[in-house]
Amino acid sequence: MAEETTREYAKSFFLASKLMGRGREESYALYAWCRELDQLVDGEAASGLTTDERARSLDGVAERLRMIFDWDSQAVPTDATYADLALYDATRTVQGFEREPFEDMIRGMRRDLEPNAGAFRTFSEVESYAYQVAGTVALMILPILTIGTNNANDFERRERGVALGIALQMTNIVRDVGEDARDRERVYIAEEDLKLFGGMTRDDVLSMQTPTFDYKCAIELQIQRALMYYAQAREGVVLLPLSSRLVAACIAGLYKRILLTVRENRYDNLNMRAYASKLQKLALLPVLVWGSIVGTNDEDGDMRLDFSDDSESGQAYRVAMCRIFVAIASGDDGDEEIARCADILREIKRGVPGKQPMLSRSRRFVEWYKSSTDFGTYEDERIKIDGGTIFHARR
Ligand SMILES: CC(C)=CCC/C(C)=C/CC/C(C)=C/CC/C(C)=C/COP(=O)(O)OP(=O)(O)O
Repeated sequence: MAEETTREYAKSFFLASKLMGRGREESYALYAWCRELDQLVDGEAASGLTTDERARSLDGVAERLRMIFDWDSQAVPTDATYADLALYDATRTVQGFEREPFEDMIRGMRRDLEPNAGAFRTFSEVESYAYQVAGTVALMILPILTIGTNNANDFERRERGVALGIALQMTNIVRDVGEDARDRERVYIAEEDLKLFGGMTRDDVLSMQTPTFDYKCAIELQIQRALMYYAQAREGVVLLPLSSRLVAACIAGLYKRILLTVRENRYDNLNMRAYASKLQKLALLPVLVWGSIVGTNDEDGDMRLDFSDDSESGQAYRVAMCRIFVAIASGDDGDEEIARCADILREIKRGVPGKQPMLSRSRRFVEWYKSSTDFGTYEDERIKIDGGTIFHARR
């Protein structure tokens, strides 16, 4: 039953779970539990229920969760669902499950029921929500992925696992902006991030029909944020036993492909839903297999922005870079925009972060940003814009 739920609702995860050796049953149990929770808040089962009733369903799940962790099999509660029972079995066959991530996920679902759900002032609020609804899954599943290993590197593995969960959630957010706005009046992009681009607001996003230039830039910033988490997660793959690396690499690789497709769709996530085609998945596989062995799944050497500098100039650099990316991508008025942003970069003495992994493989990305227009040239020690192509200047 738990297996059927996974197959029906989560194609990418089902595919990845097929690669698991030991612990597959238990991972279906986790999925079924998470799915049931999601359904209680958002699914058909919840349609027609008031917010209070949904909150009460969550109370029930929380109560049963306490029992799952404290149960002895003599006293199985009568209202236990099949997902509860599957989770109960899993906690008895695999060592190391903790209750916190499950409780944190319930907290995330509660947040989704609040009147201001889908209104995030700062990115750090989005990040903590993404931890609650997705980062927690990594902590739930790590005991399965590390069956039979010792606990060395556990702290780092957990951090990196959570980063993958957040990257996946950010990908969902970026992919689903249109759907979330239309169907649920929600915008999971932080107000502070929107404001950076022409003073955009949540209401602007809610009423937008086709992406404006500023909107595309805000989406590029979200893509960049997601890429940062993917990069953090990538370093964690080698901390997993060999038998589990491919699962993590596949989930990351497939989702990252979806993220990059939003860019290839010229940031139109309002009218199009980005997905990875069968062919793309097939093409990814050898890269992911190789990556999972040597510890990288970076299929295209992304050009990534530096988020480490929180100062105003750090922010100005990110804004200018997003504007340059999008200006080159969309062509119109690219010249002026790039010249203006290049001036800003020159003033704050910033460029694309110096050391990029596998720069030579960023061709595809760069090619796509190429445009027929002549953008003139701009050069500093790190970035060179020449005829619409962004190069990393060689030192
Ligand atoms: C890298 C290391 C050290 C460990 C890996 C640990 C893992 C596997 C983490 C991934 C955790 C995970 C699978 C999180 C799921 C998060 C998420 C956004 C799920 C989306 O679920 P749905 O909303 O059903 O997806 P779709 O809408 O795409 O079907």
